[in-house]
Amino acid sequence: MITLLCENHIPWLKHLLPHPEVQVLSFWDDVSLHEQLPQADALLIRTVTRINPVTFPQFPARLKAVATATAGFDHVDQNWLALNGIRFFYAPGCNARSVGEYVGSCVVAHFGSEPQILTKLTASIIGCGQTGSHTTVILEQMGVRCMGYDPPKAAREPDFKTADFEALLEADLISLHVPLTPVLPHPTQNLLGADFWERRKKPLRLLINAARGGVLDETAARNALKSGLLQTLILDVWENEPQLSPESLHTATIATPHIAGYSQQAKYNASRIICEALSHYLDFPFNPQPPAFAVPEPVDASAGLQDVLHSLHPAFSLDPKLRANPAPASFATLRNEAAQRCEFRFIGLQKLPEPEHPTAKALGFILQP
Ligand SMILES: NC(=O)C1=CN([C@@H]2O[C@H](COP(=O)(O)OP(=O)(O)OC[C@H]3O[C@@H](n4cnc5c(N)ncnc54)[C@H](O)[C@@H]3O)[C@@H](O)[C@H]2O)C=CC1
Ligand SMILES: O=C(O)C(=O)[C@H](O)COP(=O)(O)O
Repeated sequence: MITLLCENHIPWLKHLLPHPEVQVLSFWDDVSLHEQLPQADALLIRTVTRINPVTFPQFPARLKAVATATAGFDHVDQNWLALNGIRFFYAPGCNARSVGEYVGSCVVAHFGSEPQILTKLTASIIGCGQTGSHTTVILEQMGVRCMGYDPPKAAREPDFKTADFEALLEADLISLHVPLTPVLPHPTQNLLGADFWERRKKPLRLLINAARGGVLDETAARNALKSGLLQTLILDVWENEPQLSPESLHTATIATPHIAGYSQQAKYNASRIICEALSHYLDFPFNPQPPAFAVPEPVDASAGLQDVLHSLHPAFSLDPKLRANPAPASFATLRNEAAQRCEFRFIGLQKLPEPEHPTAKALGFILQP
């Protein structure tokens, strides 16, 4: 018998692990985690469980692997796991499409959907990995000119050409897609700080952080908003999350509780990627068949794309709820609503005004008469 101890908001595990030789236990807080850990062969976590020498000074002898059902892994001290002989897995690319849809939806909410406006915009995408690349594809299909800034990728991949830092100083909008890391030579802590704003000569029209709090220096961004160097700030991730700064919450035009990467499909991808990796490592069966997702009926889009996005993307309903109750417990609870959303590529739009078709197609919607 293989025993997996899993955070209780990792979905699709019953579907992925139906076999009797795999036992799935759930934990919901630190106490239930540590009580059950000695029985576990592997621990499955999300970004809310931190693993380091303070939170886990030692590991039970039976534990062989830790897997996070997320693309980011700054919450895990991988060296500490390796020192303890524990393998680590994560879920690269699981939610790249969802993040792209979040950024695309925010861009349409802010600038509108008219190609005449979108084609005049220049975006800098900072970090051109999985989420940055999907965001670039969506924005470029909308007509936005995108410049990718990713010096580490340029060093890794001779065919990839990064934009210069100067491009960041000229862009109309910037979207952040880097991991949070202190590691030289390309640390990302406070990547956009006071020095960045000092170098900007013209106002940045829109800045979106759907990467990690800490990549953006929020104090410097708030000062830029005050001085007019930044016009609009959209935050999905926060310094010291889930303890939000009231000033940052107040100044953000759209504020969401770390849900940019959420959708049924992204959550399934994440669970599947780590279950598959663990099944190979620990030699147990898993079910590779995709599940049936809950897809909404085709939507009457005659009122226009912004209306559609407001009703379909939970970012817009979560924003007022987060402002009404930004306490850490509410932040955690609100996130669950967004996990139920369906990626746009499964959703039909009917009667959408013709001029909005290219933008809706870029977001992935199926256009119907
Ligand atoms: N808000 C949310 O729900 C989500 C947030 N994320 C965050 O976004 C991050 C990126 O995710 P992915 O694109 O899947 O990761 P990825 O590893 O595919 O791409 C990250 C890219 O950032 C680049 N990079 C690293 N340091 C850089 C620097 N100093 N300057 C410019 N580029 C740099 C890397 O070379 C890489 O190409 C994750 O680490 C995670 O923290 C990811 C998914 C969902
Ligand atoms: O994948 C990541 O990295 C993220 O930030 C996730 O979207 C956050 O996922 P949860 O930790 O909330 O499951």
